[in-house]
Amino acid sequence: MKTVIDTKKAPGAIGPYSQAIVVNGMLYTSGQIPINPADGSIPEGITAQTEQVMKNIAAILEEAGTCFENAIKTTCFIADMGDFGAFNEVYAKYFTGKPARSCVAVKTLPKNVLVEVEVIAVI
Ligand SMILES: CC(=[NH2+])C(=O)[O-]
Repeated sequence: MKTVIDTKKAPGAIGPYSQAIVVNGMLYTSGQIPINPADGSIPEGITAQTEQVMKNIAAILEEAGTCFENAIKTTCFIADMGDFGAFNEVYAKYFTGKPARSCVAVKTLPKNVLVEVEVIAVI
C-alpha cells in the first residue's frame, strides 16, 4: 500500500505529482525546489536556495516520520556546476550521514530555480 505525503510545511506541487510517497517502509520524495511554503517566495542565490530546499525536505521527512539521518540516496540538480561548492556546503550540514548521491547540472529547472533535490529515505 502506498501513502501520499502532503504537508503545508513544504511547498505544494506545481505539477501533477505528490510531495512524496511512502511504500514498504521507504520514502520517495519528489524533487524539492526552493519555494517558501509560507508565501510562495523563492530566495536569491545558491546558498539561500539550498537552505530553503533543505527546510522543505526536512518538513517532508518529518511528516513521513523519518529524518535526514535515514536518507540513503539523493539526486541533486543544479543549474550551474559553478555552484557545486556552495551547494555542497549547505548540503553537508543536513545530510551528515552522507547518503549515496548523484549531482548533475541541468539546463533549466522549474521556475528557473538554481537547485532541486530529491531524496530516498528509510522510514
Ligand atoms: C518541481 C518538481 N518536482 C517537478 O516535477 O516539477
